[in-house]
Amino acid sequence: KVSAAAQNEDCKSRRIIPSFPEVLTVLAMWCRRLGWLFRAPSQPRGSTRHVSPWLPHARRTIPAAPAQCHHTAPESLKCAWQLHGDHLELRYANTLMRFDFVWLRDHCRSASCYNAKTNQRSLDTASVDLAIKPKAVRVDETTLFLTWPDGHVTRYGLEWLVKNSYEGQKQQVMHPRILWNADIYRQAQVPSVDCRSFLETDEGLKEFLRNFLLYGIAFVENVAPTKEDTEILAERISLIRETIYGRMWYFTSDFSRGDTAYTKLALDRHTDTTYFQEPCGIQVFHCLKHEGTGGRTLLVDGFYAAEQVLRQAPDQFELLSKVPLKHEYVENVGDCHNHMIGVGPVLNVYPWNNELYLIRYNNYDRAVINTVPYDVVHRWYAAHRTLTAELRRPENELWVKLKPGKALFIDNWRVLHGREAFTGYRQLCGCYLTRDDVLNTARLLGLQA
Ligand SMILES: C[N+](C)(C)CCCC[C@H](N)C(=O)O
Ligand SMILES: O=C(O)CCC(=O)C(=O)O
Ligand SMILES: [Fe+2]
Repeated sequence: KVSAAAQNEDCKSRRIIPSFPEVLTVLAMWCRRLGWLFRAPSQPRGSTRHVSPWLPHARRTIPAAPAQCHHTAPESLKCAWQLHGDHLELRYANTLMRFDFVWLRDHCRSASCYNAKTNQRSLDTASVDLAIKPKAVRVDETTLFLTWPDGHVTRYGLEWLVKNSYEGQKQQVMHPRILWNADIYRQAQVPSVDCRSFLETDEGLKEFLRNFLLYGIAFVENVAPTKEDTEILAERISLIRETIYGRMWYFTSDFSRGDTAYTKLALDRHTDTTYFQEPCGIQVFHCLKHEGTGGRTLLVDGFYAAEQVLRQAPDQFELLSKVPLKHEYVENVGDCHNHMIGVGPVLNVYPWNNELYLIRYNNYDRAVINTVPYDVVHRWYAAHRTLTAELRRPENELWVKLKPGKALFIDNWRVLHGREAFTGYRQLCGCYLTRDDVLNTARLLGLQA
């Protein structure tokens, strides 16, 4: 065993033989002196109870001076692994990962398990023995090899594992963002994209989407002030989400619908369609006309405010992310009869990394709270107050006057909007977009979304 290990010059992959500590010590010395690394045989250990420790002293035997191991990868790319009774432990690229055996079988990328053309699994997961365990494990510079009891061999690129492991995911964000208050947003001087470049070049579209994903808002300039031209913009990045308001909508203060949006009243910051099970992902606004005063648009980064709550009062943040609420839209005006109910917490986070992905905040449309008992209700009101105070800080408010020609895209899962009361005739057009399709376009352009 020892000589086989000593002959192996592979510096990236090592397995320690725990039952021979004295051999280890000697090997460790060799290692330090000669820059050799060693590896145990690939067979899993017979005993699953007696698991060897990671032997940190042996890890430290990796030659510190690069000169001694210059033919190998840097320290961060060395791989060490250990088979436990119910999982495989793997250390690579500074990440300690733990893999369930069924997971390792299930994600096999061999031709019989996975269709690389369609990127679909062909393996029937339900046919995998839940007590499966690899018969043999081997690692070389780039790849983990697992042999299963039936002889099937699974290979995983070590880089692939880091990227796709739970531990690797946990260190990453799904959606890179720049959280902002008014100062941060203004100082960033995010450019508006020109309509022609947006419509006619991939660079223009990509630039727009990059800013939209980072800040949750983005503007297109020099748009012809019509509903049809606004529709062409929307269709450039997504499918239009048709709702009870129609596909492309116009609205003025004509009381045509049972909602205060159709008045001249001020509207406090909110997100739209909180009363849908899946609130609309993106809202497009294009002001076609305003002859009068007031009517400025208010924008507030909901995630920036939520982040402040997390810092000040993590328990309140948690409550806002756990307590389910209903929002409701009841309309009986003219021929419009609608009753919508959406359920979900105010703050929605990915459970594995606590990253926010959706804020549902609309005090106008919030329904009766009857999903939690009274004591939780009281704590929820306190948490809601903290969040509202953050959302209402004047320094978090970005005020813009929408003008004909300038279309605004708002991430309705992140950025709240509102408006100042106004006088005179004001006409806005716009639409909602399906979020999946906006993100799809962004990913196809090479953006992380
Ligand atoms: C945008 N448009 C005027 C069509 C609809 C407005 C919907 C307003 C509703 N209170 C909500 O927040 O969802
Ligand atoms: O009138 C506005 O500027 C926005 C109104 C509003 O909140 C909406 O239509 O969703
Ligand atoms: Fe709104």
